[in-house]
Amino acid sequence: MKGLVLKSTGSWYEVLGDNDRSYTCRTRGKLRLKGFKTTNPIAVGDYVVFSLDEEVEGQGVIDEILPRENYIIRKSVKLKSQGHIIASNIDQAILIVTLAYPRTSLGFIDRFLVTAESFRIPQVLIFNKIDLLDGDARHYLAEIRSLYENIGIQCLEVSALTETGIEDVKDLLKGKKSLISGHSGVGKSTLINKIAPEINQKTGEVSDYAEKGIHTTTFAEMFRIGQDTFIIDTPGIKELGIIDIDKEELSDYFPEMRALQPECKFHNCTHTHEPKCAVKDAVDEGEIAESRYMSYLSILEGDDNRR
Ligand SMILES: Nc1nc2c(ncn2[C@@H]2O[C@H](COP(=O)(O)OP(=O)(O)OP(=O)(O)O)[C@@H](O)[C@H]2O)c(=O)[nH]1
Ligand SMILES: [Zn+2]
Repeated sequence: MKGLVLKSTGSWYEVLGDNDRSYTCRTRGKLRLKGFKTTNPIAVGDYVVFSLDEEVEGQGVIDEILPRENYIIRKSVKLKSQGHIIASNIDQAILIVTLAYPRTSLGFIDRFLVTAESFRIPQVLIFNKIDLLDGDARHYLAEIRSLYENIGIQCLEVSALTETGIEDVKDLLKGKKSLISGHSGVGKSTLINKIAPEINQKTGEVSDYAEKGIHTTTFAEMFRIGQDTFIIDTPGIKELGIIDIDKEELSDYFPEMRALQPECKFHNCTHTHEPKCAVKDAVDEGEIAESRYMSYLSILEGDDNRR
């Protein structure tokens, strides 16, 4: 039977079968996708083929992993060629952002976008807590929103508290596998609770566990919140802000810079000190946002700015 891996503990997996039933599955011996060296052979979001256990109802054995459309991997610090796959086959990476209470920095937003872009996952920004914004703050939000819309990022404005825009979020999620991320305090739990109250319990358990300081391995979990609709909320996903991208490649993941790259004099231009750089010219002319260029430089310099 074909199925979707919803949960991984490292030793067993929860697999949602084609028949809409959930199975507890193990693997048979070594299971590996060609060309992959990971600490976890099977990840949340993987489509697998599994056989049912003839003796025990509700159990099965995974025989095969189907090729992944994309995946988020955290590379091992020691062994660059190895890594831990956080999730696979993601349709969109959503970052919940607040411009106040607390303020999410543009640098953090850009790191998130670049990381998702490097994994070939489309990105969406959800601006939460808009009920708290006064005139000036709303003006600032409009400015930031258009900055990101101009580079092709979908943006939504919501208030999880007053439920403004909640229907738009439901529409956004429908029929997709979405990864939802955000700093502590931006209202991620509140928002998820409004959309899918049934999973709130589990979300709470994860943070309690983490708070007690118990070593938590970062195994993601995918929650089904409707027909073909899933969200992933993982204790390790905050680290999606940390990227491991070669310096020469970095501007490929800034869509507005990628578009100008062919116009730079040097094909391997880093857009820093080189003459006749189309990217620097665009920044000077205001066609590329200053904040985006600053984020680019800061990532290039290797600042581990997670906030
Ligand atoms: N005014 C206002 N407050 C909100 C909104 N959404 C969430 N909050 C409040 O913001 C605080 C943080 O919300 P949480 O949902 O706990 O935030 P979180 O992102 O899940 O944070 P962690 O649980 O630390 O990961 C709570 O006091 C919420 O009531 C909103 O749209 N407007
Ligand atoms: Zn250049």
